[in-house]
Amino acid sequence: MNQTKEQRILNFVLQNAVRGDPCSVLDTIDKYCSQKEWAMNVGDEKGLILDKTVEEVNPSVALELGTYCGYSAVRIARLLKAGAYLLTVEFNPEFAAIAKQMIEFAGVQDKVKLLEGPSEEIIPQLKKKYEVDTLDFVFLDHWKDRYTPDTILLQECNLLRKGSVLLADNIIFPGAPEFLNYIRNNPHFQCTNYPSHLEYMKVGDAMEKAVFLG
Ligand SMILES: O=c1[nH]cnc2c(O)c(F)c(-c3ccc(F)cc3)c(-c3ccc(F)cc3)c12
Ligand SMILES: [Mg+2]
Repeated sequence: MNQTKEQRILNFVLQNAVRGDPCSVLDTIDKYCSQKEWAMNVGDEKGLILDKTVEEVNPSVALELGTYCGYSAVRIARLLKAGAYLLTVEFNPEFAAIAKQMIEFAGVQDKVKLLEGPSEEIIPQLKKKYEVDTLDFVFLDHWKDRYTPDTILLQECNLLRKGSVLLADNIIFPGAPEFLNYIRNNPHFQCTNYPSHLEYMKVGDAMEKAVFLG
């Protein structure tokens, strides 16, 4: 049966990256996706904005919406302090299976819990089923039409606390205008825009940081 692009990315990592070395996994994915097949990893340029935000927040509990092949899960997990962990949500079972192997190869599996299913079902389970109190950091990188409803759901489920930081990918391309309008006009959030480029392309994109004010 023909391999999927995501399987080809994973195989390239298994054959070319260093097991247990997250940076080597990230560099290898970036090399494959910039030279051979484009894929929707946050990438090396926007990845630096993600790194800086994670280092600034230094979260104990982080949530990622949209795992895909696990690139940003590895990117985030490699920066987490001892005892801190990332919950990452992926609704596509094929992507989740690839990401699980990617996360294990990178050696960050002890810091990452991969939850398979739609975000709108998983978010309401975080407190009781996954024993989350509040989230220190949330990376929104799933489907742009879910950014606003999931942000509302996070608030309704009391998962945000004063100072919780949201970071959203693809604000310009493909764009999330409805989310931008919601979050920038919401007095409970303090927003900052970080212009950048679409992963592996010269096309403009941006990330939006939103700090929950309580
Ligand atoms: O869906 C996404 N989730 C998270 N991150 C994404 C991302 O970082 C992207 F760059 C793209 C993207 C942008 C431009 C393009 F041409 C293709 C894909 C998508 C995306 C957008 C529309 C789709 F129909 C499919 C994928 C996503
Ligand atoms: Mg993205």
